[in-house]
Amino acid sequence: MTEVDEVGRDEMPGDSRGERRPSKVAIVGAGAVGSTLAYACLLRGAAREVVLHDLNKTKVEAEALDIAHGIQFTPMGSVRGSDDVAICAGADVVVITAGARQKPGQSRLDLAGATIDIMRTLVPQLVDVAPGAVYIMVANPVDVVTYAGLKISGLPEGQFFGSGTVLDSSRLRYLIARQCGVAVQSVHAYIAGEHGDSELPLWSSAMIGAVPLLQWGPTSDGSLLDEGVRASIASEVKNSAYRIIEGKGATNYAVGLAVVRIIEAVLRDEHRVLSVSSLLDDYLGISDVCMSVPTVVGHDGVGRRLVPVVTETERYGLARSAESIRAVAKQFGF
Ligand SMILES: NC(=O)C1=CN([C@@H]2O[C@H](COP(=O)(O)OP(=O)(O)OC[C@H]3O[C@@H](n4cnc5c(N)ncnc54)[C@H](O)[C@@H]3O)[C@@H](O)[C@H]2O)C=CC1
Ligand SMILES: CC(=O)C(=O)O
Repeated sequence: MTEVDEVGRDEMPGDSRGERRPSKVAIVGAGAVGSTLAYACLLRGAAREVVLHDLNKTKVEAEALDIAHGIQFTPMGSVRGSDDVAICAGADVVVITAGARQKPGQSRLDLAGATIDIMRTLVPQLVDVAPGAVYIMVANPVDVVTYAGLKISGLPEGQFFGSGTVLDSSRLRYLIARQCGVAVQSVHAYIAGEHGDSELPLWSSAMIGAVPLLQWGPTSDGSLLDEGVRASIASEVKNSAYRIIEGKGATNYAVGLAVVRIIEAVLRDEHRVLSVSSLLDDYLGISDVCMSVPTVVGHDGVGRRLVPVVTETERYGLARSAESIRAVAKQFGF
């Protein structure tokens, strides 16, 4: 095994309960997303040890070394990179970003065949070395690949889930916050369904502070959050990735931050409600598909799925989204 190894400070702060937490995070795929995620983990002090694995030895070693050179300035941690999957051994969390990336104009669903092919060999290797880890799929199309990866892994459903629409919900909150002139942290709103073209905002349950979003009065520019404004926000969220990929070839910063937030929820056993993608079982009548709904995330992975108030249109939108994910999974034998 060839490794680049740089160990930082030994000590790390405990979590909110003052405990030392187990914290080895393995990131598979050291491309734009994986490397940014490793950097974000170190910056936030999310984990004591971050390892990167990629088939591209030169690239993974260079990324790990570049991040390691900044460890003096991060809260804690160590980072190593290797082309040998054994570097992931004993990880508490494994994040999979290895996969085809969209070319301008391609949809996420267009990547299914290539990414599922990678998972057929990669997932068993990872489960071999890190059977107790919580697995977070990021590679696209994330819902289809999470479903395939879960089946390939043979792991309990709670232990294997996808980053889903945590990123999209963050984009939605950013746009609502900007429109309404409030802090993004005061917006509670979720994008549910596919992380992709059939996703939908759950407007009926969205809140700003203690006020239901649908009862919010005039926004900062004097307009109301009427159907037209909401539709344009939803469309901007849905098209964000296309726009960014057109401009710079990949999205990496916001997804890095979104996924590190999910990792923290697991490592700190936060029971945080996040719109991750997991296997649903009679959720508003939807079963046997991985897609995003507000979900409690903690040390064991995914727990309870929350069922908000939904309109008939939202319920129909969720069912339609589930169908489009399922159709692609079936096409590739899952
Ligand atoms: N779920 C989400 O919210 C988001 C998902 N993505 C997805 O994340 C994935 C990665 O995107 P980028 O980092 O931009 O792509 P990239 O092409 O920059 O990186 C992918 C890396 O995976 C590596 N890789 C491929 N097969 C591997 C294997 N079997 N084992 C180990 N490493 C392997 C490649 O060598 C490459 O370095 C794509 O599928 C992309 O669509 C990207 C942004 C957001
Ligand atoms: C690429 C992608 O899935 C995103 O940025 O949403």
